[in-house]
Amino acid sequence: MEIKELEKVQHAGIFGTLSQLGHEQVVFCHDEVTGLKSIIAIHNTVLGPALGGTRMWNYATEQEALTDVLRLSRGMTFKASISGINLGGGKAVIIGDAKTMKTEAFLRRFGKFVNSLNGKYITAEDVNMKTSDMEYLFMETKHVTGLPESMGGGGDPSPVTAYGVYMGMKAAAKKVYGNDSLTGKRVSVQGVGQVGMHLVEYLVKENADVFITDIFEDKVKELAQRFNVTGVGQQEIYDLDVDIYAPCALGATLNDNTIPRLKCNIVAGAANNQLKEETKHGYMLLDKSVVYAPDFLINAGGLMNVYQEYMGNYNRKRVFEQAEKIYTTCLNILNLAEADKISSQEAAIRLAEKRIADVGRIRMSR
Ligand SMILES: NC(=O)c1ccc[n+]([C@@H]2O[C@H](COP(=O)([O-])OP(=O)(O)OC[C@H]3O[C@@H](n4cnc5c(N)ncnc54)[C@H](O)[C@@H]3O)[C@@H](O)[C@H]2O)c1
Repeated sequence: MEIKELEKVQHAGIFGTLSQLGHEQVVFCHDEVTGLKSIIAIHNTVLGPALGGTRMWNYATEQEALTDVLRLSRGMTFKASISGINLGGGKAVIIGDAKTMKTEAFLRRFGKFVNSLNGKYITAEDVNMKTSDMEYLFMETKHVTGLPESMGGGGDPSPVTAYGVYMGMKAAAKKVYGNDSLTGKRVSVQGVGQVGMHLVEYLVKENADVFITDIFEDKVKELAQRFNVTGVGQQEIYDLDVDIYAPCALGATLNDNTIPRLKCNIVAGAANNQLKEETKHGYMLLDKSVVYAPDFLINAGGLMNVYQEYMGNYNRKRVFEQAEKIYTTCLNILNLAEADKISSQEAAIRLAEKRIADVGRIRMSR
């Protein structure tokens, strides 16, 4: 987390920050016996209960954990809204080492805290939380999604997320090149984890020229061989002469240092919060004539997956059909941004906020 961001939170104080970002409720959860320290942030529940995964991370400071959960939960509000989903935005973070601390009691204690919110917050997996962890939470609360298919859940959301990202990428290609074919396009994928790997599969099927990187070099070698793509170094990825850059690792990779290095026409990837500073870096891309497919819009496939599970009528085929619509929404937003001469990130947020305001008004009316 950038020092500047931490200072902002410190300077504004907790309620000042909540007011700036528009949060409804933040819950601090603590259990001495299991060592659980968690923060649940509920950003906005106008459209429905706040849904968002739980991230477990060894945050350097509590302030950093708070900043992360506030940013992530706000992103979930926009993601649900722009996808036409009747959910609000929320997120939880657990502070600590996922490798050593995640016992049954620890997870069930967290499940009890989620349950105490009576469905106002619904959880799911995120970084360092797996489907098997959700099973423990489910023992204490029914307000959990991302359960295995054997338990009636939607299973791994990554293939759907990757498909949505692929659709967003094609929409951006249509905007830039006049047609959405990715055949022969040079595409770099940063992070070949669950989503990145599925994305590479789609790109290879369409005969794109793909470059991959990851912090695990063995994985890069193995996948480069399996898919017949080119492995590159972690830093090299920013300097490649490519058509499309797909950030599929962690957030904030679009920043003061990296944007000047990019040689691509399009940025379209899965990672959340790709723009280190939403306004500044959204406009830096625009000034460089790089078309940016907003992350919270094109990575919404995973949310679509858990939403159907939450609604109790899960159907994999229908989820993919829903993710396909990301193409049209993305193209509309890119056109809107161009017409209004604003960054695509700003255009996407405006649209998301408009739906919340419109639906909120209807809910208030008699
Ligand atoms: N899984 C989903 O359905 C989903 C949905 C929405 C958004 N996302 C977001 O998409 C991103 C990828 O998700 P995932 O589920 O594939 O995660 P993952 O942990 O499976 O994969 C991330 C990969 O990125 C690599 N990585 C991390 N830092 C890197 C760096 N600096 N350079 C290169 N590689 C790096 C990791 O080694 C890992 O292989 C995350 O930001 C996640 O929040 C995922």
